[in-house]
Amino acid sequence: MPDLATIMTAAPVIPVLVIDDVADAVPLAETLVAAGLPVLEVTFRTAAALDAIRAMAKVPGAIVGAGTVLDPDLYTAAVDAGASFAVSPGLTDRLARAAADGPAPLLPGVASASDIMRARDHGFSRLKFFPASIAGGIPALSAYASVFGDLRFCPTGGITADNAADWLALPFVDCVGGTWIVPRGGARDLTAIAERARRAAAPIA
Ligand SMILES: O=C(O)C(=O)C[C@H](O)[C@H](O)COP(=O)(O)O
Repeated sequence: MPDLATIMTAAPVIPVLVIDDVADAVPLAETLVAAGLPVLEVTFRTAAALDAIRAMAKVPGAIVGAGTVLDPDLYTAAVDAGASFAVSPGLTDRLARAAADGPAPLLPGVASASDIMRARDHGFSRLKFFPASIAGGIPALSAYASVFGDLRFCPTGGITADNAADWLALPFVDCVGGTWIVPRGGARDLTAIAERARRAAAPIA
């Protein structure tokens, strides 16, 4: 299983996916991989999520993770379905222990200095900054990075095609996550998805 360093540097953007119909999963994954975004986060916000992870994990080139992993049960379900990594909006001691014992790396969410210190205590050095735009935006993350110089971040929440490059220009940011590549309800518009994905995958202008 790839480690978080590999996952977070495989592409500049991790599309955050909310999949309502499992039939959309494979065409979506194939489209995103072909457009240059191989790392995909399928959120546990719909009933289709587990089956979608199972199906997408078999798409050649795709590195499929589970998002909205709130507790050890969801972590285990994600791993059993074939997820290569897990993403959580925050961190609990139970979830940290489950990930430490499990095969798939966890990218936990942090929004404050204390969150970051707790995650560091648990041994995490790669963190999701969430919700990035309202937890203080670039000024807040820059302040945290000046104190926690050993950490790497994936800002998520409020990232868009218009501001992704600003975040990606930060030296402590490996990648960003967001739903803008595949807006909910738009999973079948593969032409538009491919276009947004290609732009997101391109090096910073
Ligand atoms: O489901 C999770 O685990 C989350 O943490 C939430 C997502 O990362 C954000 O919802 C992405 O937000 P937008 O790109 O602003 O739509």
